Amino acid sequence: MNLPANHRLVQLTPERLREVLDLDAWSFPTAASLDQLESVPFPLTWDRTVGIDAELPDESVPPADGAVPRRRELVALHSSYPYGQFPVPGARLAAAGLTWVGVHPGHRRRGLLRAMMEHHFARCRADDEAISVLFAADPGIYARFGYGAAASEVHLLIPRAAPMHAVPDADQHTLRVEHATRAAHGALVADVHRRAGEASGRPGWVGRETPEQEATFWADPEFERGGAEDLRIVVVERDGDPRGYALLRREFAWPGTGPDGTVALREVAAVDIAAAHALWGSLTTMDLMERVRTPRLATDDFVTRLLVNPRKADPHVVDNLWVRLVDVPAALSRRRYATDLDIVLAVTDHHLPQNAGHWRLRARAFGEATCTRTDDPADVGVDVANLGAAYLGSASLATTGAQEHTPNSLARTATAFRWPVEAFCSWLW
Ligand SMILES: CC(=O)SCCNC(=O)CCNC(=O)[C@H](O)C(C)(C)COP(=O)(O)OP(=O)(O)OC[C@H]1O[C@@H](n2cnc3c(N)ncnc32)[C@H](O)[C@@H]1OP(=O)(O)O
Repeated sequence: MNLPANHRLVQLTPERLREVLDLDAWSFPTAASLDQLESVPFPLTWDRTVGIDAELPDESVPPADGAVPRRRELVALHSSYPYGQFPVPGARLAAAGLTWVGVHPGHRRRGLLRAMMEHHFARCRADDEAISVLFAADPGIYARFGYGAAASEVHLLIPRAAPMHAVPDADQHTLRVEHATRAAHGALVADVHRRAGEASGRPGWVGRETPEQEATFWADPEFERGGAEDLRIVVVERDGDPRGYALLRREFAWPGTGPDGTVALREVAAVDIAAAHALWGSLTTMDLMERVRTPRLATDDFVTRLLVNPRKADPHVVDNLWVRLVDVPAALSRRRYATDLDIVLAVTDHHLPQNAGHWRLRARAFGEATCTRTDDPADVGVDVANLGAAYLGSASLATTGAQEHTPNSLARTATAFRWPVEAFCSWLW
């Protein structure tokens, strides 16, 4: 691992919390004070949180015996969440959710991120986490490390009372509108979120899996509300069974011409389209509110099917999850495929040579798959970043830059990799 002189990787511990928060605030600027940041739950898993310490000259202390005093400074940081059951097409596997990647602005472009990525991949392989997944702060960063943009999200601004297609049984639901608290709604939200993911079979739909994530998700500190009200929840139930929820704040405005409020949603989940219809019907007709601003949504979210005129909701689409295959044969054999497949892939990987070479991927449609090294000639040539992009079944391998060596092999492979439901993660970790 190439680190500049006087730099070393260190395992971070809770005693260094303030340094970690300070560095994170250098990486991701915030108006919050260190005391405020320290007052809310800390989301990371400490034994997966690694930094880089630099030993620097300490000008605040006079030199003794001619030697320049040194001080230690945390200059880079990353962590990952342990997703033991990360949903991929037709299966679940252990994945690392890379997060809190930051390098102090005074230490950028010296290879610190590169060194941390090497460390991260080595840890994933040691822990049998076959894929690494992340949200990219900047889409320009991660392709060079073998990640591919594997999912998309859509953001909508839905006008008040936007017409929706009728859905049978939507009127069988009742509504609750309450202050949202972890004590009252934590279990309900976790349960409906899980059921929504299972019902759709949506790759990427992972919940808050650690106690630290759960505590952070529900913290709702005043300094992070941007002047808006505290968190509220709408729950839709059928025969007493909660089947959908929306976490939200109402942003009130009265510019002189009358009420002009916005319902700002934080997260929405529904187990079926009837519950979704009841939920969105309520969200788009709240008193004094003129529009609903959605959070990230799957591009095939129920609401995109319900709206009679989705164009009026001003959709814009950006990248959601990025995926990196850290262990190619493990990752490819643990997911399912939409068609039978028997193909030889020639994989290039500039960071993890163990992944490079020819792999024979055999799969039964929606059944078992195997991936074994072979000397057979390749049907399709792919970089590991192409595989990452196609891995969750949303981006087509045919449009990610893969090369076809035998007739129709790319179309067959790309078809097998696709999945009926778009991959998506509902929350930024
Ligand atoms: C999963 C997450 O947590 S995403 C969060 C990422 N963090 C941030 O955006 C916070 C603000 N930025 C930073 O902290 C840093 O600038 C980082 C982490 C993005 C980069 O750290 P550095 O130590 O400067 O990167 P490093 O010197 O190792 O550069 C590695 C390569 O990435 C490139 N790179 C680094 N940052 C960027 C960027 N924002 N956009 C495009 N390329 C980048 C470098 O040019 C270099 O390319 P090369 O190998 O072709 O020469």
